[in-house]
Amino acid sequence: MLDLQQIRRKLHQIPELGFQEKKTQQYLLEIIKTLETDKVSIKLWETGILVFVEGKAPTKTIGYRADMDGLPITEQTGLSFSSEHDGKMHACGHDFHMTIALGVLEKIILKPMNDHCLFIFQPAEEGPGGALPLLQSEAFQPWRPDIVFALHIAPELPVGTVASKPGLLFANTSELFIDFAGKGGHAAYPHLTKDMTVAASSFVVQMQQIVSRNVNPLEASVVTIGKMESGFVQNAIAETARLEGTIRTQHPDSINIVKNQLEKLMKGFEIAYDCKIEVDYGANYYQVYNQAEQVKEFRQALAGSNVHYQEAEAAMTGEDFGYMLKEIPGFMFWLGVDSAYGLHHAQLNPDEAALNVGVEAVHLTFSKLSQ
Ligand SMILES: CC(=O)N[C@@H](CCC[C@H](N)C(=O)O)C(=O)O
Repeated sequence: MLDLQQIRRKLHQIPELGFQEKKTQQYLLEIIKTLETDKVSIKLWETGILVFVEGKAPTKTIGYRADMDGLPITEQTGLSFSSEHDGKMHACGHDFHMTIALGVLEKIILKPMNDHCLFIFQPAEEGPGGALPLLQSEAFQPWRPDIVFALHIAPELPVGTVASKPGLLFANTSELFIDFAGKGGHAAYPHLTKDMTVAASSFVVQMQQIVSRNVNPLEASVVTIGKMESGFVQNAIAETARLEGTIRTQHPDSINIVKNQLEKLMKGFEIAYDCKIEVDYGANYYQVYNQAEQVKEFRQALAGSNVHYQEAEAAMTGEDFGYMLKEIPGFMFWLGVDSAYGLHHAQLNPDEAALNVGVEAVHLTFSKLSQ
């Protein structure tokens, strides 16, 4: 049997950013090869892996997706198996997601389901997005599943609990990169410069009114700036500034409302601060919308097991798995991992007891869907 704790710890030590998951791919592949039988086929796609397990009496293919990338965050957990890659961390639980997928893969290879099962180890969920190009890839087409599902760790839920809901689970998202260019100069001569630190700071404050004054308050939306950069030295006025953030909306149309208003604000700021402002929307993800039928089957699959189901609320997190659910019926669920620190925090520390719960929940779901 695979040692899931050891696998998770190894994966945790080697986080890589989107489409750079070479070591991760290699490590996963080594493990998958130890499980391989004549019923198993493996394909590489970019830095991802597809593993197809033939069913005994197939009528369809059931897909399960695990994302692979880490985040550009410096780990501060102090764990003995902390990240070995400076400035990178599995701070969104993808080490858990991959490990659980391997645990279920092992079970299904040992005792195949009636239906075909496809395991999708997908790169670049945090950005720039691996799900959409994978869906469109040649590699995917022959094994395209009829149903697809996935999980995401939930730090705020106790171990032993999962949560989901029919309909909207995660938001529509767009990354946001805004560059300001003005005229720098000596700190003592502000009247001879166009200060981009002041322009960008003021922009951050102003843009917080976009949602509250333009989007229907019943359709939740969020604009967050997570990173701000400007200037080089304490006694010079900054010639450039950069804001990096994200837009999240529960309604697919609201994202364009926010973008339009943002661009109007940019034009006003260009005049007011005598500068140039450019925006790049980076990666955009479609909402995660769960099919009621599959959520019902998930609940039925867990009935009588040790895994407790609870109804989730929609969240403003994003997931490129939304693109898979746009084309293929299925659902996503939260897996409780009980961490005092949340997703994208440098001290996120999920409880490893949740690994077996995840394996149980996913395996029971495969069994139910494959009846
Ligand atoms: C589950 C989760 O945390 N997903 C990420 C997805 C990021 C999408 C993109 N980089 C963006 O920031 O818009 C999230 O931050 O929600």
